[in-house]
Amino acid sequence: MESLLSVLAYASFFFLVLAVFRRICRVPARVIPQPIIEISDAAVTRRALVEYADAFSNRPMSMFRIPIVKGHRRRRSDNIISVPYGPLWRTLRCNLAAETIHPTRYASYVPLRRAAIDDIVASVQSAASKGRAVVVRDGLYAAVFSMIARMCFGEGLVDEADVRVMQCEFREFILAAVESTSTCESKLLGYWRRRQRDPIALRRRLAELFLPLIEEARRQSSRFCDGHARSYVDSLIRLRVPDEDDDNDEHLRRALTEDEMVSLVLEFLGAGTETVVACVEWTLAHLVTRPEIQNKLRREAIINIKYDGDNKYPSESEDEEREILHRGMAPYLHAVVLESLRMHPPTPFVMRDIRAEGGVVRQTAMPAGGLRVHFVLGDIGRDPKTWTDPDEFRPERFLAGGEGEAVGPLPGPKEIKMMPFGAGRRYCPGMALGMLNVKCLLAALVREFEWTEGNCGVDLTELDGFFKAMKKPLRARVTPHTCMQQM
Ligand code: HEM
Repeated sequence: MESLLSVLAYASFFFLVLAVFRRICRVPARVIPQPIIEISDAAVTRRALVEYADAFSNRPMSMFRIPIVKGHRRRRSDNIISVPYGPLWRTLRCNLAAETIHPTRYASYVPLRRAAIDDIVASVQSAASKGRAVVVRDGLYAAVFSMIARMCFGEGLVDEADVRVMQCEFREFILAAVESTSTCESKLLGYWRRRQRDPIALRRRLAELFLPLIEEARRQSSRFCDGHARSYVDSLIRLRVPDEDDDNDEHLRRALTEDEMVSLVLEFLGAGTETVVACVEWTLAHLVTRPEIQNKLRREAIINIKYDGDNKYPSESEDEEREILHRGMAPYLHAVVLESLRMHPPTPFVMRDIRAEGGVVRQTAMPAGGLRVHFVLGDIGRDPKTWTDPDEFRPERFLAGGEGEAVGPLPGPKEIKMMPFGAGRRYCPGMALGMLNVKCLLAALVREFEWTEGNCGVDLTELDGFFKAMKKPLRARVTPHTCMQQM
């Protein structure tokens, strides 16, 4: 009898702890597994994301919804990617688009981009001068991360040492997040890896790095009354967002929580760095094996893109950057980047979470726990119904007279032929900035160096994860170009 009582006591204690844990972490009492369907057909994708936009405007919940910054446990920690479609999403997205990545801000980022280009060129030069094969990814990552971190926090707020520490922790965090969602390995290996790199612990460490910087930005922001946010974090500090779903009452607007700030900063660093690095690396991987494309690109980079007096990088004028961004000034560069994005979209799929009111979307019954849909971007870009020889790297298809002449980075209203930046209401707001960064880095790298395979070999296998990077980092032989050689 006594042992029965003690078992009952233990059981009640266990359920009490579980209930408290669920309440604190807001874990739903019963998690219904969500079926996932994958869609690779462009016409079906367009119907879903454009015609049925109301049902296809939410993503699955963030894996980091549980707030972890002390003192704010009961608040959510959504960012733009994870927040449900509605007033809060609209406010966060408008803030990013208008305050930080709007083309009118590009001129102020020119010195940052220039510094990033200097860094990557110096790092490639140093490896090449030792006669070694160059592994471009690490230097590229460091240069792009540094640029994006300064856009995020403001130039004066973070120094070189801060950026380096942040970058190391951030990379660990991304690897941990990828490992924790990987489905390709055994359960035991997955468990062991998760023990090695715990994404929640790493996220907490990143929060500890970010929050003092955000606090410092808050202190400094009171001294600047010119009405312009100087960095993304400045804009987040000033932002007032609708509480929950009520957008109508201005008085109900609130400041962002620390958790939300951390989530938004992580999103900005990840979206701005991982995608650009992956795209530049994939493009170089093709250029290494296709000298004729590389030479054509180099010629255009030298002749068409105006450079500074020291004959180095694209001139500082905002107008010229805009021209590089669009087709006019550098059509071949534009075609090369589109071809790379068609074949290797850095984000493998676009995700949507379908939870229909009443369980029905356009007469189709949905499962009780909702449905997760993955639109596979790589398959859509390589659809043989749309593209001839889809597995061949052929930038010419995007030039005048080619089958992709009218195709841009975003799908047109009538059909989808590729969608590396997504489609529908949740398409990527950073498209223009991402394209600009990729183009400026590529133009500088082919202008400064000649890239060959040597005996390194190029392996085009893709890595499974949030971002579709090359599984084996690109190694290439690199020879500096002098201006005399180039002309
Ligand atoms: C080559 C560069 C980039 C690529 C290929 C890319 C790709 C994508 C894709 C595929 C999506 C999902 C779209 C959808 O669900 O329909 C997305 C969303 C997003 N991207 Fe990008 N991206 C890039 C650069 C950037 C940059 C530079 C930023 C900002 C600094 C950014 C911020 C975002 C945000 C905030 C979202 C979520 C939008 C929403 O839910 O409303 N991206 N991106």
